[in-house]
Amino acid sequence: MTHTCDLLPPGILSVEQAQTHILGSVTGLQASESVTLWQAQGRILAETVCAPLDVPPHRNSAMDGYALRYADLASEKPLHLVGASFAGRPFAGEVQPGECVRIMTGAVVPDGTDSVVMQENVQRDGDHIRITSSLMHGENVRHPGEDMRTGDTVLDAGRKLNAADLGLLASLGISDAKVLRRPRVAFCSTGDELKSIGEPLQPGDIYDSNRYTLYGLLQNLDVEIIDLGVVRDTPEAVEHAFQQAMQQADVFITSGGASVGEADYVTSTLERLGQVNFWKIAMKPGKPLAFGTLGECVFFGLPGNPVSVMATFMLFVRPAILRLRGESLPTVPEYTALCTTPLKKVPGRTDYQRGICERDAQGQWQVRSTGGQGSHILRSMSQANCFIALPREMGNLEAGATVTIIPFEGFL
Ligand SMILES: Nc1nc2c(c(=O)[nH]1)N[C@H]1C(S)=C(S)[C@@H](COP(=O)(O)OP(=O)(O)OC[C@H]3O[C@@H](n4cnc5c(N)ncnc54)[C@H](O)[C@@H]3O)O[C@H]1N2
Ligand code: MOO
Repeated sequence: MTHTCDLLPPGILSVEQAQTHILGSVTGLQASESVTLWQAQGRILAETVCAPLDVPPHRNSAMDGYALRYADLASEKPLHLVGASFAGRPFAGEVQPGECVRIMTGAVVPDGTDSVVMQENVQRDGDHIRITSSLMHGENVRHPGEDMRTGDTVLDAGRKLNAADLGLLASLGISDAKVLRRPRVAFCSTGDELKSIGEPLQPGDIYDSNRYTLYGLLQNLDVEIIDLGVVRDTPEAVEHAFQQAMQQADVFITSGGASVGEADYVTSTLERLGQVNFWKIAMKPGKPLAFGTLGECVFFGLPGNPVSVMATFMLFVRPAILRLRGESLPTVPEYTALCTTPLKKVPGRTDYQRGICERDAQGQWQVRSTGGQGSHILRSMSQANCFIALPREMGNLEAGATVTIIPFEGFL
């Protein structure tokens, strides 16, 4: 997503370095499962689909009108109406010279006929019709296989199924799709100050908000979500949560305790059960990040501050989950915008400040700050609709500066 790659102090990673390392460690899940079309929206196809039949399966009419033999129109004699073809109830028999058949949209075009005239362009007199405007040979006749032919490759493996695809599969008579298994993502909050909603706050306590934020972010990614709750810093609780995550999940996300160093049970459990590195990333918010593996499970230890959780999720966890899902990584749109408020910035880290952006009448992006930018000010995320991404070397900005914005579209 961003930007500069000049030298960093030893032991500090740039955002890009961290992203590259993470994506290099994650490969797509291979396991697949069969789901009905009702459950297949947004899932990733595990196999290529070929058409088992022609769509449409038969020659049919594009209009309500009359099916006729084009050659009969040369004589301009009235045509004799000999029957009807309704959708699902075809005309039985073959239409002879001088004859026509009443036909409805989608109904089989009877043998012997080759064109359909719309009923608006016909004068009917009992069981005879006369055509009142010109008609082309074959007009209003739709042919078998015009949409899809038997054997055509219609959807490639790896495709994310959308609503049109579901209808397409249904039109081929296919009831189930073989799709990649969804990643299972477990998450918990750590911290002895955290209380669950409903519990009274004692001095020094706060309510756990990160689990709700993470739950919402994960819901946007169509993964199986495993909530492991608030984990107290006791050896038993930490061990139990981590074992559960390792047994059930492809990804395990914790929040809090990422800037450790002090010996706590989370750190010692991580060291015992897996291979996890504690990084410092040159970004704000979101400097401390733990990343590694716990057995087969990819582990992210996100910083506890509520805005830091969201920024690190968007920049690091989301791309990793998309890769696990078997999706190609989307390019995250960035735009140049005029910033209408001054911005405070300390050089050294890439800032992801919270902004409110809109296009002006000329289609140019404008952005303003949400105000206080502390990583504990969750309201700044709630009010914002974009990040204002400020490169590492940048300092304070005056109003009127040109900045890069990253809209939240599709993230929150
Ligand atoms: N001496 C240093 N102190 C800190 C550094 C540093 O480099 N040196 N880094 C700061 C930065 S930056 C961040 S970010 C935080 C990250 O700390 P941790 O990941 O260890 O997180 P905690 O200390 O557990 O919590 C930080 C903050 O967030 C609140 N929190 C935690 N979990 C939740 C939750 N589930 N819901 C709501 N709020 C939560 C917690 O109460 C703290 O206020 O470290 C800085 N310190
Ligand atoms: O970088 Mo920390 O994530 O400021 O709050």
